[in-house]
Amino acid sequence: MVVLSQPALDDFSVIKTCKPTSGPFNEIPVIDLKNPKAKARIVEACEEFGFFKVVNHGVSMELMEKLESEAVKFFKLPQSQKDRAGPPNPFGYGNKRIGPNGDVGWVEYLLFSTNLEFISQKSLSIFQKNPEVFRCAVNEYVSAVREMVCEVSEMIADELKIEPRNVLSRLLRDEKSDSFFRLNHYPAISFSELQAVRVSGRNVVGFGEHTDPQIISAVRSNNTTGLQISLRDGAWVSVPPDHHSFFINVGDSLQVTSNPILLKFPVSSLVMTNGRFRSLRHRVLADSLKSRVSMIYFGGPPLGEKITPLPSLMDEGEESLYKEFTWCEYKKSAYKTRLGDNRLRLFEKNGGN
Ligand SMILES: C=C1C[C@]23C[C@@]1(O)CC[C@H]2[C@@]12CC[C@H](O)[C@@](C)(C(=O)O1)[C@H]2[C@@H]3C(=O)O
Ligand SMILES: O=C(O)CCC(=O)C(=O)O
Ligand SMILES: [Fe+2]
Repeated sequence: MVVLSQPALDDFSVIKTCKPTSGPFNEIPVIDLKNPKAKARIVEACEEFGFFKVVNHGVSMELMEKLESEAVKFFKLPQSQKDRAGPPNPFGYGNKRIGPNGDVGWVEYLLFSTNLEFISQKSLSIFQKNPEVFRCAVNEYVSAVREMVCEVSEMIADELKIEPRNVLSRLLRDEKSDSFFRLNHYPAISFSELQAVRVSGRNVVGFGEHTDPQIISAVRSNNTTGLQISLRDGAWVSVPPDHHSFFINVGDSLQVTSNPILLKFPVSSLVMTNGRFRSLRHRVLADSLKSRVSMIYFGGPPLGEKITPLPSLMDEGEESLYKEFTWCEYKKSAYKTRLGDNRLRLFEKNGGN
C-alpha cells in the first residue's frame, strides 16, 4: 500500500513516533456560515479552541475534488519527477523533511506562495503534461478559500465590534499578502507495517505538533483521519474527517484580546487580539491504511505589516503583552525554530530574549 517510491517504515528510523491517543472528538464547534448566530459562535470557538469546522461555506465540492484529483496525480508520479519540483526552499516539492531545521514526517508535499506569478513561474513548470490544468485548479481553489476565510475574518471583526470590519481580511486580500498554500500527501501504511507500529504501542507522525505562524489557516482533506488537536489539558484528540467542510485554525499572528482573559487561559497565542484567541497546537498522525491528502491555505499579512494588538480591543492604559514586530521579523525568527517550538515566546514582553 505504501507508494512505491517511499521507503518502508523499517527504513524510516527518523520518523518520530508518539504514544497512541484517544478516539474521535465530537465536540469540535461546527459553524454554519449562513446561521445568524455564526459570528458569536466563531468568536467563542476562537477563544475556547482556536479551531472550528465550517459548513455551508460556499466553496464548491467540484473545486475541491478537481484539485484533489490533480494532487493525487502529481503524488503518483515517479519519485525522480517529483524531486525535480524540489527542494521546497522556499517553495516547491518536499519529501519527509519539513522546514529547514531537521524536522521530518511521513509526508510529501507541495508548498506554494499564493502569489500567482510565483506559482506559474517555478512550481508549475514541473507539471510537464498539463501545467495549466493544475495551475487553474490551484488558483480557483485558493481564490474561493481565501474569500471564505475573509468572510470568517469579517464576521470575527463584527462580533468583536472592530472597525473597519476588513481590518484582518484586507491583509489577506492585499496583493502583497504573504500567504501560502500547501498540498500534503501522507502515504498509506501497509497492514503489516501498521501492525508493527501498533504492537510497539506507537503512532507514526505525519506532521509533528506545531502552531501555524500566520493569521488564520483553512484545512480541507479527503475523508481520511489523521488530524489531531491538543486540548487545554494537553490531551490529543482526533478530528473526525469531513471532506465537505473546512477546519479553521487560528494562527500565531491573529491578535489576542485582553490580559484578564489571557490569565484565565494561559496559553501562548495570538498577538493581534493580545491573548484572547488561541492558536492551538495540532499535528497529523499517518498510520492509516488509506492515504491522506490535505490542502491548506495559510492566510498571512504583507511582510512589512506590524503585528500588534488591535487598538479597539485594548482597554485604556492596557499594554500589549508582546514586543512590537513585523510579520517579516516573525517569519524570519519562525524559520530558525523547530516545528514544535513555541515561536511566540520570543516575542513576549516578559519572556524570550
Ligand atoms: C520547521 C518549520 C516548518 C515551517 C517553518 C518552520 O521553521 C517552523 C514553522 C513551520 C510551518 C508550520 C505551518 C505551515 O505548514 C508552514 C508552511 C509555515 O508557515 O510554518 C510550515 C513551515 C514549512 O514547512 O516550511
Ligand atoms: O495536513 C494536514 O492536515 C495539516 C498539516 C498542517 O498542519 C500544516 O501543513 O501546517
Ligand atoms: Fe499546521
